[in-house]
Amino acid sequence: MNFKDYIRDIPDFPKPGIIFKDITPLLATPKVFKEVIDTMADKVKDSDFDTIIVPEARGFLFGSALAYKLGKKLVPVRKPGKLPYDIVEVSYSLEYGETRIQMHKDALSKGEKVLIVDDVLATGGTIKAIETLVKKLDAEVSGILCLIELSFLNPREKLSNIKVDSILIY
Ligand SMILES: O=P(O)(O)OC[C@H]1O[C@H](OP(=O)(O)OP(=O)(O)O)[C@H](O)[C@@H]1O
Ligand SMILES: Nc1ncnc2[nH]cnc12
Repeated sequence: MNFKDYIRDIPDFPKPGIIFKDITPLLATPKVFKEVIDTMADKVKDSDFDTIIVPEARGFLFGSALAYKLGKKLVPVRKPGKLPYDIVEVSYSLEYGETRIQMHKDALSKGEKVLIVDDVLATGGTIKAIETLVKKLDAEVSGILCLIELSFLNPREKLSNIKVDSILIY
């Protein structure tokens, strides 16, 4: 099964010059979505982590399925104004804009080992920002797992000290 057949390129979305990787065909094909989650689970089967941490919104789709499959704790990282309790926050830039993300201040314990899961690794800004949030709570990023890596944007340059696994590299 070629997962890339279920990812649609949308040119010039949301800005001219960006080729958007649309994962909705993959999500709409249960056999493929299941195999993607199974493949992601297999990639991290020997990794040492307690918790999966996921950015809103598309990260939730893959990270929650994976947390269910692996029986791991799940922590959401959200866009501003969504979390009800006390937060830690960081600002960062995306391939197509500037934003902030937030996490509950009691979401992680000191020394907790965390796997960051997302759909797309583009500039690496989102995952770098999550790393900053994890460090603010004295926890530790033990790895990064993404479905899609846009290697031409060189995200690994930002994440050089962390193990990165991607299922599909463009
Ligand atoms: O590596 P980066 O350059 O940081 O880009 C990757 C991030 O961009 C997308 O999220 P987006 O913020 O567009 O939000 P969404 O999931 O709500 O669509 C994607 O789901 C990743 O989280
Ligand atoms: N090119 C892209 N396609 C889909 N999601 C993205 N997130 C950041 N860049 C992206």
